[in-house]
Amino acid sequence: MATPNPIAVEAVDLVKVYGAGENAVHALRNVNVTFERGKFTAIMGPSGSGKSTLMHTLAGLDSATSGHILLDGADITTMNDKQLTLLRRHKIGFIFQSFNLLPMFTAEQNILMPLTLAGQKPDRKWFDMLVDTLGLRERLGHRPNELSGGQQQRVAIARALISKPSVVFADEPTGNLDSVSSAEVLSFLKRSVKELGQTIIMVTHDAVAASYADRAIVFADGQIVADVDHPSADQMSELLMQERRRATLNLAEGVSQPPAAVMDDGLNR
Ligand SMILES: Nc1ncnc2c1ncn2[C@@H]1O[C@H](COP(=O)(O)OP(=O)(O)OP(=O)(O)O)[C@@H](O)[C@H]1O
Repeated sequence: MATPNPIAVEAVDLVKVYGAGENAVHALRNVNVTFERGKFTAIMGPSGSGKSTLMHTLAGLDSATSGHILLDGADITTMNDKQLTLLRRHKIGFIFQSFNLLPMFTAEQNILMPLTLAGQKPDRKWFDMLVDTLGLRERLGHRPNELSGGQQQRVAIARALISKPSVVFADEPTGNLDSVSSAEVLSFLKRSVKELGQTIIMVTHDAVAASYADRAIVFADGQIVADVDHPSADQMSELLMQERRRATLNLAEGVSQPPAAVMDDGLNR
């Protein structure tokens, strides 16, 4: 069997500009970043810094203005809509803040939905493992409105993992959860990376959530300004406060000052 590519996702000189002329918004400014397979990465940064744009372009949900995105070594910026739909179906799992479960279907049907849409049979052992690990066995026959927020998000996680995707993108997965449910969800995401070799890229505003990741990237004004291994919550809070202060200052002064360079310890100076 061929050895899988050690890089799950890579962005090369990635640029995204919304609009044109005076109204142009430079959401991504020449971003270069690689995401290793089997790692949990958090993406943080002030509001409007480009986190969602990065995630949406990496996942092929939004097109890049220029640059390249390699997913499992294949350049998705050259793919047509049909190829992108297939790529998303087979290689990418999504977890959203608002769970995005289908209300008329049971938890089991929701979990199996990606396979149902692809006309594929589930790997029953994998399904059972996910359901048991996520503590959903007793809830499989319930519809989303009969489940707590934490349970709904655990169903969404099982749905994201059921097709064994190359990468899972999680957009504020704990944004609608209380601290206990958040800790459960984050612990499971961490376990799925450690024990199942999953690759996860998570956008979060929460420094505690980022501390569950192996690596945290901080975004400011469409650029990566810090890249931290084994982030702690305190370290990420400090970095975020620093970037918020800089963004507020720039706004007050009306300047477009580039973010400071990244130092080895992840802190800007
Ligand atoms: N469809 C769009 N049209 C025009 N501008 C957009 C569009 N989507 C995003 N932007 C702009 O691009 C920049 C980056 O937005 P993005 O949503 O990626 O930031 P973010 O870091 O995810 O913010 P938040 O934390 O508030 O979700 C912002 O200035 C935003 O206003």
